[in-house]
Amino acid sequence: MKNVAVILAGGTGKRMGAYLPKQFLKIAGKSIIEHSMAIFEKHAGISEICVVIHSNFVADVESIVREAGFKKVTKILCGGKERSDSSLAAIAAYENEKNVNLIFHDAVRPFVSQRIIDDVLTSLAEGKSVAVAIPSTDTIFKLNNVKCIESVPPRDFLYRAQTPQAFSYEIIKKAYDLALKDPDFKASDDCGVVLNYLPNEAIHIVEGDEKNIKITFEQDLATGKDLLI
Ligand SMILES: Nc1ccn([C@@H]2O[C@H](COP(=O)(O)OP(=O)(O)OP(=O)(O)O)[C@@H](O)[C@H]2O)c(=O)n1
Ligand SMILES: C[C@](O)(CO)[C@H](O)COP(=O)(O)O
Repeated sequence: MKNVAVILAGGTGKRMGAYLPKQFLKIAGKSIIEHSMAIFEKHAGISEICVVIHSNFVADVESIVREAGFKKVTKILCGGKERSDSSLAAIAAYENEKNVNLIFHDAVRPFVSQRIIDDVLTSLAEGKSVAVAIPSTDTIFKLNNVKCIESVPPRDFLYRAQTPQAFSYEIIKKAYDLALKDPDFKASDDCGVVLNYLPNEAIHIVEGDEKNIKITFEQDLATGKDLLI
């Protein structure tokens, strides 16, 4: 099986509000996207890396690949407006290949560990769909449409989603094919697409890590620097 890491980097970083998309901001002298790519480049179980990026930044990714000497990056694709459009670009690019697993990872989670990738690949090798998550340490409120508490779900079953999220090509392709027929389709991650459109496909959880943060707001950059010390 070919394990392809799909580095989703097609966003513009509105919540960060920086002068360029947050994946190009630097932590400890290296861009966030370079940190993320380096982790998958290093893992022996990853066969290749596909980067999805806004068309304005293809040349920037090419130069990172060249300067860092990454050998596994085989595709740099243009993403779309939503995260799911960027996932779809990667799915379309592997249409004609056989025996492929797609391992979707947010470019802005630059501290994913080799242990997490090991565990994801082990589950994939057992034929499972897999997501990375950590138990919620906060109680979570579900609100109603006037922003009052509707329910307080039992915390034992509440996990915070991280990435990678990984699937065999057949599963993720089938889920997105069905999603595209739904006029109300909207998704904040790839697991939601599989869950909604292939409800019989179990998605197994690999334990994530508190360090596997998503750089979203400006203060996350300082947290990121601390994590590298
Ligand atoms: N159209 C999009 C939107 C998001 N992403 C990627 O998905 C990951 C998680 O998204 P998020 O943190 O929301 O990034 P942005 O969309 O850039 O941020 P914001 O929502 O604040 O604009 C990021 O690596 C981002 O680049 C993507 O590939 N294509
Ligand atoms: C995929 C994800 O990182 C899991 O927590 C998250 O859903 C991405 O959401 P965003 O709004 O695109 O940052």
